[in-house]
This record gives sequence, structure tokens and C-alpha cells, in this order.
Amino acid sequence: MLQKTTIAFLGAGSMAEAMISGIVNEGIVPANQIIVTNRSNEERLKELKQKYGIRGMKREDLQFEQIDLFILAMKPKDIDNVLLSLKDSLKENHLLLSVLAGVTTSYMENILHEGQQVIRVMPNTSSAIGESATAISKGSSVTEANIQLTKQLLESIGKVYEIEEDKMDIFTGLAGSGPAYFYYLMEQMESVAAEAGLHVETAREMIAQTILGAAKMVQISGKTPAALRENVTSPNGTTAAGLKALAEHGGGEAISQAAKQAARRSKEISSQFIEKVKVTN
Ligand SMILES: NC(=O)C1=CN([C@@H]2O[C@H](COP(=O)(O)OP(=O)(O)OC[C@H]3O[C@@H](n4cnc5c(N)ncnc54)[C@H](O)[C@@H]3O)[C@@H](O)[C@H]2O)C=CC1
Ligand SMILES: O=C(O)[C@@H]1CCC=N1
Repeated sequence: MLQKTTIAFLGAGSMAEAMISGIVNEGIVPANQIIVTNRSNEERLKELKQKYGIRGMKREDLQFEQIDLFILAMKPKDIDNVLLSLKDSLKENHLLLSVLAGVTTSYMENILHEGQQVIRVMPNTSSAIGESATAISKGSSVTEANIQLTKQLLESIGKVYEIEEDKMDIFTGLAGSGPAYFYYLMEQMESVAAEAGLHVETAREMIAQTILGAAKMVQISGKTPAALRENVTSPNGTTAAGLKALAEHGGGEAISQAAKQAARRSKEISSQFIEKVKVTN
């Protein structure tokens, strides 16, 4: 179904690249049917063209009749400009996927002509290797066929979960931003390894393998994280000492707060957009 689909990315930053990399590697859409545009940085378009074999062009040069699906991947603050510039050239059968944190489907629908098909998507940068956890929430006019097409496309970059839009903020806090928490954790572990004189590259590999193993245990064993944690924890052993220190230093609370504050920020971005609608109406 997707072999004949043409996709245009608006925005050529790190999230767009992660998605392009995953989609091209999987071969679900031929690379020459992926177009990428950005505001001004031609060098960046050249780089993406060379790396992935996709097409780069200025937004003014997009041939709308050849495009099936637009992926909005610029910063949330640029949404109005981009939607207003697309609005009158879009046809009803054009599908818009937005990966913008905090921007609701109803906000986008309010700017666009009635009946425009919009889906809000929250991927993460692990899309680049086909391992994203991606949530989608549909707008009010999307056809079932387009939801299926979207799921099929996004499954090429990882696992896809359809959720209610009011859960998008917390999903963003957990999974959209989530990889950064694990990278941060790994940075801390790497510092400890370096302090103890371990070779940095080897330590990095060992730490990544440890996190990967723990994640796969949750996926494959069917056991809860709590049960798996208990299996690691021998009475009066090393893990008990480590977990005690984690609790004493607010480790659990720190992790909860990271997800909650990211979700709060996603909500805050949404509310800024709602305020804008109020002002302009
Ligand atoms: N980085 C991540 O892990 C994730 C990012 N997102 C969302 O993806 C979006 C992009 O984030 P990043 O890639 O991290 O940012 P970035 O700063 O790397 O990229 C933004 C891109 O948008 C382009 N751009 C800005 N204004 C534009 C306009 N008017 N028309 C066309 N292109 C324009 C810029 O030139 C740049 O290429 C954000 O809305 C963010 O919420 C969503 C999930 C995860
Ligand atoms: O930091 C951000 O705002 C984006 C959205 C989720 C991950 N990165």
C-alpha cells in the first residue's frame, strides 16, 4: 500500500531525520518518494539527500498533487505559519501527520479547512533504528483507511499505540522524551565506570547491554518490573545496597518528576496554543 505513497516532511531536524532513516532502512516507502523541506538551511537538505537518497526542495516547489501525506516536523512555535501556508493547497484526501509536542488535533483543525485529515503522532528518536514507541491520536475527520496507512507506516519505525488524545502529554513525558532519561542514566553510569578506571568504550557497551537486557526481560519474560527487580536483589547483597542508595537519594522521585515535568511542559505548550485561539477569535 505504501510503495506508491509520496511523503513530504516539513522540517528537517533530528526527529525528521530519525523517521526518514527508519522508513528508508525498512524500505516501506521508496526513498525517492520521500521529500524533505525546511525553512532555509539548504546545506541540511543536501546532507539528508546524500545520506538517504531522498529528495530535498523548497516548500514553494512542492507539487501538492503528487503528495499523499505530509509530516509536520518543525518546532511547535512554527505551526501557524506552516499550516497557513499549506491550507489552501491541500485537498481533502491529503493526510497530515504532526509530531509536534503539545499541538492538539483540534488546534490544527481550527486553522485548516473543515474536513482536513489530521493525526497527532508522538514518536521518539529510536525511530532511526526501527525501535520507536510511537503513539497516535486521530483528528475528527480521519478515515479508517488512513489510520491503517499511518499505523503501517509508523510500524516501520517501531511499535505503534493508538491512544486518546488527552493521554498524549503523559505519553510524551514517558516515551517521546523517555530516551533522554536513559541516555542521562547511562552518562552517570559511564562516569562511575571511568572513575573506577574501566575503559570508556567497553564500559559504554556493558552499560547499554545491561539496559537492553533489562528492557528485553520485561518484553519477553511476561514478568513485572517489580518481580524482575526482586529476582536481582539477593538478601543483604549488592543490589539491596544499590537500591537503598537510589531510594535515599530520591532516585524514584527523580524519575517520576522527569516524566511528570515533561508532560506538564507538553500541556503548557498546548495551553499556549489554546490561548492564541482565544486571542485571534
Ligand atoms: N527530538 C525528538 O526526540 C522529538 C521531537 N518531536 C517533535 O519534533 C519537532 C521537531 O523537533 P526536532 O527535530 O528535535 O527539532 P529541530 O530543531 O532539530 O528541527 C526543526 C526543523 O524544523 C525546520 N523548520 C522550522 N520552521 C520551519 C518552517 N516554517 N517550515 C519548514 N521547516 C521549518 C528547521 O529548519 C529544522 O529543520 C518538534 O515539534 C518536537 O516537538 C517529537 C518527538 C520526539
Ligand atoms: O523535547 C521536546 O520537546 C521533544 C518532544 C519529545 C522529545 N523531544
